[in-house]
Amino acid sequence: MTTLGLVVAQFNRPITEQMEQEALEAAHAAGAEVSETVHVPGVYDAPLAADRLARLPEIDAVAVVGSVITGDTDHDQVITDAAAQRLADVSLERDTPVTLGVTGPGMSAAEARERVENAAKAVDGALDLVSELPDPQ
Ligand SMILES: Nc1c(NC[C@H](O)[C@H](O)[C@H](O)CO)[nH]c(=O)[nH]c1=O
Ligand SMILES: CC(=O)[C@@H](O)COP(=O)(O)O
Repeated sequence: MTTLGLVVAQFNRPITEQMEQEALEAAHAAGAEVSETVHVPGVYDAPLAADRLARLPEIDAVAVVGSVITGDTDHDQVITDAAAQRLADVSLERDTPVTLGVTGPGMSAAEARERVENAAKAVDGALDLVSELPDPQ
């Protein structure tokens, strides 16, 4: 059975709790197990949590879910750019799939609610990578 770690951002919690549920349901539907869930304050804080999970020997892949809704400034862009870059770094540095189920930037709350399924896509992507990636030599 594939074992996943899940990182869930608490910012915009009414939306991310739906995303957490979508992620757990997708894992269950695929016959995978989420052995550890780490809740972080916001998306910006996700890379360290993803790194800690990726270091656990039982974790095959990590899915990260969160929602960054536009405020009055470009701060949403700063958060998502930093998080996406550092999550990609974690994946390569730990040789472990880390998938991006983060919605935004440039997104309203209504658009965020329409995109909660992206959490399930992140889980499905993580499982696809676990089965498709060749073993390292
Ligand atoms: N505005 C959003 C945030 N902001 C918080 C940051 O992600 C971070 O928790 C804080 O700067 C402390 O390091 N986070 C989201 O997930 N979504 C937002 O819309
Ligand atoms: C990205 C956000 O939702 C928020 O933390 C920043 O809002 P603002 O751009 O109004 O400072």
